[in-house]
Amino acid sequence: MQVLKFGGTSVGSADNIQKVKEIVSSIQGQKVVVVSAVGGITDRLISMARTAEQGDKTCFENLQSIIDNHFEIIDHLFQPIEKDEVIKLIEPDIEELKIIIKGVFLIRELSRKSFESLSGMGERLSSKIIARYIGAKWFDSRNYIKTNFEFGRNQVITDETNKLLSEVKPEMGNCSLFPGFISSNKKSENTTLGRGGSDYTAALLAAAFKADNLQIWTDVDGFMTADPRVISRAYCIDKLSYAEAMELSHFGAKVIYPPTIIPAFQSNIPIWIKNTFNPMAQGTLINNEKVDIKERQIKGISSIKEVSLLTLQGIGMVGVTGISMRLFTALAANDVNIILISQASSENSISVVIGADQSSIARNAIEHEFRREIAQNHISPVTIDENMAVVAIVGENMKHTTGIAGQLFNSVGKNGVNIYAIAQGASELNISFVIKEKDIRKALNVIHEAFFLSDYSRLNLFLAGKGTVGSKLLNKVVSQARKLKDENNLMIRLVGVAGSSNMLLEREGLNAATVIEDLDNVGEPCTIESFRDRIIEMNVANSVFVDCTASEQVASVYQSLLDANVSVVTANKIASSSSYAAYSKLKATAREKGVKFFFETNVGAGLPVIAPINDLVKSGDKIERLEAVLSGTLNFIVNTLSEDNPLSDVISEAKAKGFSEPDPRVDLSGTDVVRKLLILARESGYVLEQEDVEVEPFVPAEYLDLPSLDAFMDKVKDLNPVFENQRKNLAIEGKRLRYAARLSEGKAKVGLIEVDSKHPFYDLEGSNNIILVWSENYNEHPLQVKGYGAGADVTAAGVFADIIKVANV
Ligand SMILES: Nc1ncnc2c1ncn2[C@@H]1O[C@H](COP(=O)(O)OP(=O)(O)O)[C@@H](O)[C@H]1O
Ligand SMILES: N[C@@H](CC(=O)OP(=O)(O)O)C(=O)O
Repeated sequence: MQVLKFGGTSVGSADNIQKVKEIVSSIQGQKVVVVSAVGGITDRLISMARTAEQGDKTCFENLQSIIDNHFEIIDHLFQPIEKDEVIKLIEPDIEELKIIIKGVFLIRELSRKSFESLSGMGERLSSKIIARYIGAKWFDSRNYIKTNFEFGRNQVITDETNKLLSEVKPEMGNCSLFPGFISSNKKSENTTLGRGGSDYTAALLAAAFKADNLQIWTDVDGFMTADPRVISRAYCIDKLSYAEAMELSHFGAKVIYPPTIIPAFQSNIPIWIKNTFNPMAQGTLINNEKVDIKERQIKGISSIKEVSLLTLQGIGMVGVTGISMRLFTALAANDVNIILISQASSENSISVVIGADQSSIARNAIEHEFRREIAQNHISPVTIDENMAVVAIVGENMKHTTGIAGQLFNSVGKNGVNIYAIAQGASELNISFVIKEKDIRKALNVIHEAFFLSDYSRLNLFLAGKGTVGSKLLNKVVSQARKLKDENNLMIRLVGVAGSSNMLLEREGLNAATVIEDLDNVGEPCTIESFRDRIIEMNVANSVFVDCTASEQVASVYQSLLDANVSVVTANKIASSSSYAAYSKLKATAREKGVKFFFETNVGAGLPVIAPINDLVKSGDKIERLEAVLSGTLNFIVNTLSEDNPLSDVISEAKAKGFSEPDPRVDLSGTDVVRKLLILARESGYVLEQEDVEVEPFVPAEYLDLPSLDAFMDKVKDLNPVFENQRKNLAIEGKRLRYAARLSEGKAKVGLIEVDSKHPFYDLEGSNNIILVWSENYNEHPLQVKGYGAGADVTAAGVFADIIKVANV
């Protein structure tokens, strides 16, 4: 015999009920079908009951709509002659439903008995309709499943239930149908088995009838690694042990109602979770087979929302026996259900997690129990953290592996999720912990990724700046997506973009190929601060903020982003060359929070300069001297000057080619090179401020002080002959002009130098950069890095490389 349970969604419409019929007909041999109420009906019955209790007449409209809903289904499923018969079958239930609602409305009281009757009405209606439609013999579960109200809930009286069911077994034909969820007590009053209880009905029947298997037919392909509504990448688990399924469902995996596992486990009946809407999918098998050591350590993650964390603490608890017993007895006496318990080994505090709706009852119960100790200040009044959630990771293989907890808390912590309490049973089957409810999506995502339950990791990108570098970066995101996913198991998802006046954010991802247009069409107005606030509020895992601007204001938001565990990758030099205190605070925050602050493109665009210096320093080498040409713009200018190309034209060309900063005076003043040298010096271990760098500007200061860029461009023409003369004279001497940055004995200098043909700077072409590093190890011959040092393409490529480095792939 097989027992098949179909859930609310599976019987949610006439179309779906047709699918149920197909599945049932396709199964050979004796079968027992259990059905839930039509999807959503139990919730609607309960809310109608509450409305009636408040004396609100809309309860009658709700009632009519529930009845109509069933009539519509009948209308679709049956031929006209059959319809009346089906309606007659459910008429007594509908009459009873109307009478109870009227009673509740008039008396304005919803007793437990009325509540139980009303909430089970959905199964009474659906089961009669479906039994008739699929040609199954209908049995009233209330006659066989017997409960007793104990410990705040209806507990099944197993012996009596089994006896009654075994008595009815001979009456059952090839296909019988029982409503799920409903039961009755010893006085034959209506009771129910708890929300989601139809699964339990099916398990009780399967155990009593010694079925070959129990099939839970639902709307997902099986038990998934996490709630698929939260983790889109969750996938179906092939096999689970009873214990694993129990733990996952206890901690919120709604796919199966936790008590369901017990009768199946005790009678060793395999449970299959199957999808009504995709019957060919293999599904999940839950049984008692030994767990294969080679399997993943963690099978799944689940979570419970809407809970409170209640903590009792005080020195009066240390070493005193009976405290826990008194605490739990007080809670049990008030029917407070405990989801998780955590106690520090110092015995100084005990924390319990309970449903949010029970927190004030629980507080009163505990404070009453410990009133004497509280009055004497031996125990503090109870503290309650509201809006909390419990997350649990489950897997029998955890007990064979060390380091799971470390990996778990490291990945969660790096993403800024604070953990309030932890519990791990000695069975090591699960680790559960308490976090703020607002962090739940983020936590589930990072855990899913950390334990390779996902087949790829994901970076969520927020981009500021859609100019030359920003737009080239977007092209890279598009063009490299497939390769990164296939070869590096990395998916880069663009979740936010901001231009100077508007922004777009989308948790599920923006289209990087069209986002610049979309920003103009549907972007919402923003400031960099509002963009930052939205990033922090979105609270997504593995977030990276990418700055492709040259704006001081954008640089000013890095600190708060790093504080919120968002990594920062920037092509903008302003932050790293601001005050040493601010720069080192950014770096320290990144270290503390376990996120990244990368700015490789600040010096030498796409050239690897900062990373090799970092590697030297990390390996214990000491950097003694630096000499470099760090301005692609100024090198382009000196290399392009000629009789036909005067200074003013070459400056315009450098700007037009995107080599220079948006305002070329930043380059010509030497400021840009000062910033770069400062960054190199700091990364080499020197504590320097901008004022410490001796600067000789490329053009005299009075030109740079002009009020506007236009005025400057006009006036700079005066310098054309000066530069041309200097160039000619140097050429005669076999020398060239270079704008160099130098660090020696802790002193930093930038300015024009003349180099002869033996000097490594002499042949530096176009806008190239060169960096020479002398250290204890690179003493005689310096480490040299040379190549393109400017241009949007190489800069975007460098930024992209930094982004990939954040993912550590
Ligand atoms: N780990 C999980 N695996 C599968 N489904 C889950 C999990 N966690 C939560 N769910 C949710 O449980 C739902 C199925 O449970 P439920 O709605 O009670 O089904 P039914 O109405 O068939 O009884 C799925 O649609 C899914 O959204
Ligand atoms: N209808 C009941 C019992 C049940 O099990 O429903 P479902 O199978 O749709 O979770 C409820 O909503 O709680």
